Amino acid sequence: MHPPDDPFDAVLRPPPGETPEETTVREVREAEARRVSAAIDADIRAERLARRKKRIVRLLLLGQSESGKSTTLRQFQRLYTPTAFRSERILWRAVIQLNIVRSIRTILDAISPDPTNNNTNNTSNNNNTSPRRRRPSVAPSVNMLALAASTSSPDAGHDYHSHSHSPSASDGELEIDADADSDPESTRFSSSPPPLPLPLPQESAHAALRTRLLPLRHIEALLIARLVPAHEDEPTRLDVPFNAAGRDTAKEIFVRPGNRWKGALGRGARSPERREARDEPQETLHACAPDLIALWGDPRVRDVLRRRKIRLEEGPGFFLDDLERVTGRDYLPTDDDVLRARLKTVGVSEYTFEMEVASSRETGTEWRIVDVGGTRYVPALAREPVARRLTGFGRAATWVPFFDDVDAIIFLAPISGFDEVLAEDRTVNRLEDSVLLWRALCANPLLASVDLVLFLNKCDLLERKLASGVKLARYVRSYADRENSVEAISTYLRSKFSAIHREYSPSPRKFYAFCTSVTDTATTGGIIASVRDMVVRQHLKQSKLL
Ligand SMILES: Nc1nc2c(ncn2[C@@H]2O[C@H](COP(=O)(O)OP(=O)(O)OP(=O)(O)O)[C@@H](O)[C@H]2O)c(=O)[nH]1
Ligand SMILES: [Mg+2]
Repeated sequence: MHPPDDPFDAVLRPPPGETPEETTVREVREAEARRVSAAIDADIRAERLARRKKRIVRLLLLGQSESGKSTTLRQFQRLYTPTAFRSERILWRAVIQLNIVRSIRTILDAISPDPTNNNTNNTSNNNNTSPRRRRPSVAPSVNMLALAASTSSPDAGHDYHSHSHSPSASDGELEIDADADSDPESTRFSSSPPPLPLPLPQESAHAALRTRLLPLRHIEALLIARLVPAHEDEPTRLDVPFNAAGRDTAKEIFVRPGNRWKGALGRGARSPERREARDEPQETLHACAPDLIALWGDPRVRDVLRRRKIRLEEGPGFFLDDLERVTGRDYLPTDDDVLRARLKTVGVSEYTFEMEVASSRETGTEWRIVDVGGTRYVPALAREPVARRLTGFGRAATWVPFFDDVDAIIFLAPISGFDEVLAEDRTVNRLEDSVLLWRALCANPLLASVDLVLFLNKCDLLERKLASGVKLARYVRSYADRENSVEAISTYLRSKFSAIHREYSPSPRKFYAFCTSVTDTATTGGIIASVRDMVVRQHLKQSKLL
């Protein structure tokens, strides 16, 4: 019996004067409708259950440009999808070719007797040969991590760098000396280069060599056309110089977004025609190999580089010690080569995979690793809402989903950069920038419940640097007279990063820190496995809470 005011009453009531036959037909129809409805409900329940069962683990990689995010992603790929990683190695050859050509150009520019050539080099290999460094005049640039805007202070963006000069730094603060380069003896932020020109003793021999290396210009232009987009000075994309008919095409494949470029390029690279096709850059490098080896092996060239404070071997994409091997006609990049190649990420790239070899509890787990290019923080957007600052371009809808619902964040701080400046802003010290980004990340309320994993990265380069006599205390005043060793420095920096984490996190959460050299396969495998376990544990815990 329906209450008199039931709005459904009139609708559901049998029509007046319904015959017994009509009643039967109506009841059959209603029963069928109920059956269909119940079936739909069951489908929805099953779908929900399946979604819950299909575990999706999301990991976000953050840090300044060149900190090693994409390299860490490649380590995940190498370890957990080895078949795909192996089959894609050939695709990296073009990147390595351009890395080599760029290094050679840096050398040729440096030894050029023509003063106009000496300042043309703008590669990131040369970050410590910057013009005289000024105090940072803008907030720590680096990527969309400048998230402190989401704190209540409208001036949060201006607060970033003040700490390094504050008279009393708090526990987590590092006193980084922005003027450490002012010492004329310093070999670090070498201000202006030595007086020009700087001719080599055997200038004519080098002039002949330079002429013989002219074809490199052509292949540099070729590779740039394929790999370097307009307004960039680093490779960020690959071309597919092949189509099904075996003719060259000009199809561009960007590294962003996602991973599809590899699929398209891979199909070309793996086809029989592609393997037989002549690779012009490789042929040219092969033909120039004796001169390249002679150039890099020339002690006078090394001397000029040293005097100009150009340390190619500490920069990204360095292959000059392997010239004989990498200029071989049939050169196929090794795992290590792929990890050492430099390909800048533009935008956000998400890599989705299932572990090729997974433990039973992880079977069916989908991993999504998001690699956020070290896109510069745009000061003009400092007071914009957080979503705009995340994007740098105001395309919140495209970007915000990447930050939503992550299980953990790996933050990379390249600690060997304590005496270097950012390639994209030579007024900003790399370590200082990392510290400020870390602080912004810790303080961000949107990510307050996400566990943070810190990679104090590039420890191998740190070791090399310390061995060459560089002292951290010259750049980090608060380090004072502590021991100038990798162990002491990493312990010190870890405690500083940890203190910032404690001080700035909106609520307590876990903190994991590792000293890493993510290009090194031997040491990184174990660390990645620990991170993986930790992330899976955290994910399972969260799922149970849901
Ligand atoms: N020696 C050494 N080189 C490293 C290490 N980590 C990264 N690199 C190299 O540094 C360069 C930059 O690394 P990427 O992984 O491309 O840096 P990224 O953080 O992705 O940079 P963006 O894409 O610009 O944001 C690459 O050539 C790497 O091979 C390290 O621990 N040691
Ligand atoms: Mg990258």
